[in-house]
Amino acid sequence: MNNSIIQIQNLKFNWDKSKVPFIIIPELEVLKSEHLLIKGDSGSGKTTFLNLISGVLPLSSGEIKILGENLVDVSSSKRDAIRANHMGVIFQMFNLIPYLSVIENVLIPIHFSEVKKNKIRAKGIGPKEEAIRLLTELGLQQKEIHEKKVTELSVGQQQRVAAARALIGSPEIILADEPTSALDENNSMRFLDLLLEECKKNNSTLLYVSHDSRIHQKFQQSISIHDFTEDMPIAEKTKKEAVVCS
Ligand SMILES: Nc1ncnc2c1ncn2[C@@H]1O[C@H](COP(=O)(O)OP(=O)(O)OP(=O)(O)O)[C@@H](O)[C@H]1O
Repeated sequence: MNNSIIQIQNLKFNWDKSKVPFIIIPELEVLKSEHLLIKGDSGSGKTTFLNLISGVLPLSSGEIKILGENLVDVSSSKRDAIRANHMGVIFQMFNLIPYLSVIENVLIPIHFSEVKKNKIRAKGIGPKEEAIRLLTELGLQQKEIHEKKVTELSVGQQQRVAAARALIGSPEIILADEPTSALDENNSMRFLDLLLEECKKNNSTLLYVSHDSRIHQKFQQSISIHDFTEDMPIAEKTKKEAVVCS
C-alpha cells in the first residue's frame, strides 16, 4: 500500500515570478502519520508554503501531490474540495468565528464536507457528539464552555477550539501554523503533546510550523525554509535551498 500523503517535486515560489524564488524544495515526501516540523525565520515563507500545500495559492513551478492528486492539474474548486475533505487547518490567529459558540465553531468543517461527516457517522455517533469528544480530549470538558461565544474564552482555550475544528472528521492532513505563538512555554508544550496524540489516534499527517527548535525531537522530519536576499550571489542561494533532514 502506498503510504505517501504529500509528494513535492521541484517546488519554487515567489510572489513576483520575475524574481529569484524564496521557497525552493527540490524533493519532499511526507508519509501517512508522519509529523513534519517547518522551521525558518520570520518572513521566510512558512505560511506561504502551507498555503501552497493547502491549495489556497496556485503553484507557479514544480508539483505538489496530495493523496496522489497533482494540485497543478486540478481546478481551484477541486483544490478547495481536497482541502475541505482531507485537511484540517489551525491558523496563527486561530480564525474562529466570533459570533458563534465553541461547538458551532468546531462543527464548521462538517458543513463543507460530506467526507468528514461520513467519517463521523461511521463511528456510530453524531457531529455534535464528536465535537464534544474532541473538546474533552483537548482539555475543554466543561459543558458551560461549549455553549460560550469563542470571544469569551482565554487564548489557550481558543487555541484548543481551533485544534478541535481542525481535527473533526479525522482529516488525513493537519496543517498548524505556529498555533502556540501566543502561549507561554508550559502551555505550548502541553498543547503540542495533545495535538500529536490526537494526530496519532487518527493516523493524521501533521505539518507544524514553529520557531521553537527545542521541539525538533518530537518530529520525524523537518525542513528549514530560508530567507533569500536579493543581493545574495546565486551560488549562495542554491546552497541555501530548503534542507530536508530525517
Ligand atoms: N499576499 C502576499 N502578497 C505578496 N507578498 C506576500 C503576501 N503574503 C506574504 N508575502 C511575503 O512573502 C514572504 C513570506 O511570508 P510568510 O507569511 O510566508 O512568512 P512566514 O515565514 O510565515 O513569517 P512569520 O514567521 O513571520 O509568520 C514575506 O516576505 C511576505 O512579506
